[in-house]
Amino acid sequence: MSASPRSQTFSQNTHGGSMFRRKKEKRGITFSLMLVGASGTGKTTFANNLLESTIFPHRYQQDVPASTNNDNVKIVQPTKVVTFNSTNGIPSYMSPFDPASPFLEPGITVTSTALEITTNPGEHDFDTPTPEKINFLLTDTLGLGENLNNGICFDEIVSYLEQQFDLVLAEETRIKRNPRFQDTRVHVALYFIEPTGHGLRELDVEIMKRLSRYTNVLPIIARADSFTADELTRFKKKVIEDIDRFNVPIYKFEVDENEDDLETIEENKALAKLQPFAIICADQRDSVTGKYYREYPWGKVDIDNDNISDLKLLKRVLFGSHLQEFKDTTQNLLYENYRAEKLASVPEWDVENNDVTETSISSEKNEAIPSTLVNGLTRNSTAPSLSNFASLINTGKFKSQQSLAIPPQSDTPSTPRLNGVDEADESLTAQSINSPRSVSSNVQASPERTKLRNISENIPYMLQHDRIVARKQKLEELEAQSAKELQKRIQELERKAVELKMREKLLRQTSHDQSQESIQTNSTKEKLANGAVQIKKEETYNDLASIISKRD
Ligand SMILES: Nc1nc2c(ncn2[C@@H]2O[C@H](COP(=O)(O)OP(=O)(O)OP(=O)(O)O)[C@@H](O)[C@H]2O)c(=O)[nH]1
Repeated sequence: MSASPRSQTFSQNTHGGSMFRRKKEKRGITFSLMLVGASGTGKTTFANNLLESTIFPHRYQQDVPASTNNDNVKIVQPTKVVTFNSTNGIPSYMSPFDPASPFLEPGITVTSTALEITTNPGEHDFDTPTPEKINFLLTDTLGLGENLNNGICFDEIVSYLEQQFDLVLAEETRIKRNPRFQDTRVHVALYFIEPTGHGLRELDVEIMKRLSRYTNVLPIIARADSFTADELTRFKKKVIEDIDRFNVPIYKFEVDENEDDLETIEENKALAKLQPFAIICADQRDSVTGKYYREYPWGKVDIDNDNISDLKLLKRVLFGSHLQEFKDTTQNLLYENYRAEKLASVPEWDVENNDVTETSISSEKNEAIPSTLVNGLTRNSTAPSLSNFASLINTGKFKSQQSLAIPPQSDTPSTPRLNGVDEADESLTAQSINSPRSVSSNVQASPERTKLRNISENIPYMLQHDRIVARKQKLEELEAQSAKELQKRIQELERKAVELKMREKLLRQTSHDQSQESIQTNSTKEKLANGAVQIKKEETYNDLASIISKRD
């Protein structure tokens, strides 16, 4: 493969320059990455290469224990299934192959692994001027492209992404924030395009479009060693043409001539030309140099070589130059759009009209609580919702002017107070926030406010989305069902054990009887046999006597 001068220029630039321009966070930097792509495109191999370790076993190595073998990477929470959808009700990740039901499609399983990366000056690709900690959440998707109807895969992945937004939204609207709340929104999704050479497929277009509503999507050409240099250039061109033709809103390395510094402009231009990144990954590692290589019958390829693979460059973009940018876009653009849309669709916020359609009763407070959800959908859950506020207002108990909106925030919603609500100051000063996203009304200091606070503090997730509730119910149902089945099996086994014992007893009895019988028979036989011998002997004697007498 021929050298790529662009990538060389970029790698030189980024290595010494702007990759360190990200913000420092108190508890380390949080960063979340999702890998999406058809099975076998190399997601697992990439994840290991990215972390320079062997944390993720391949599908065919599920019994191999995970190990990091990299001192800079620690597993904080081992890989766990976060959501799934399958016809047999078991995550495909966990279900062993069953030849009796090969017709069952694997569905989709989404897993996540929490890791802690320590960056060290001058070491491999995590190098930064000073040691830093990255709280890294890696989400993987298994089963995409293996189903006749891949729609369930899209829906599951997208709804997982949406749930993470909902959780943040719910946390933000709590009066008392949870200081340990973990923001699990996905900052970047790498979409692995199969190296077909024919441009994008419908599946690629559809999923990238849907993902890009919730996260920054970076298309990646997987297994790039399948192409010659010319073929790769052509394929990249085709992919970009398809992205433009079908308006796929992927993350583009854009340049703002007025805002950006020269270095950033140059870097982003180089990256934009290079997109989509074409990577080669490998499992083999040189024990001396620690470098990964892919071995072919005709020789070895160093996958870190910028001239033939964009892997190293991609690592630097993810963990260095664009990490903060990805986070900012997720927070300020994608999440803010989502949040504005969600809150705009809440009918109960219309304080003036007191327009509440459905009510349910909160057992704890015995307050009438409208059960309409934030997104305008309805659910039957008795869990109190945002509409508590409307209900309180409805009763005419107070005329409030309290902002429940969240001011534009830096990143994670770790502030324990909601804007405009001072814990110490019980007398509420009327406050209005002129943000277009804010929904405000005047609140007078009153017991209702305390009540309001109590209600909302008792509600862990006021804005829980329908799907979260449905998913929880489904999991509970599954658990109850498997517990029932287990109980049934235990009973069945116990019954069988009793039956077997009875049979054993019977068999023992029968064999005992038989042995008694055979002893008796044997002794009779013996007796009979003795009689026969006697007769024979006598006969013989008689015969002999007759012979002798004849002789005489
Ligand atoms: N030639 C080539 N093979 C690769 C590359 N990356 C991974 N592979 C191989 O492709 C096969 C599948 O790789 P995985 O990493 O398990 O793929 P995956 O996407 O995780 O697959 P699932 O676990 O089924 O979702 C393995 O044999 C890898 O060694 C690459 O860049 N080039």
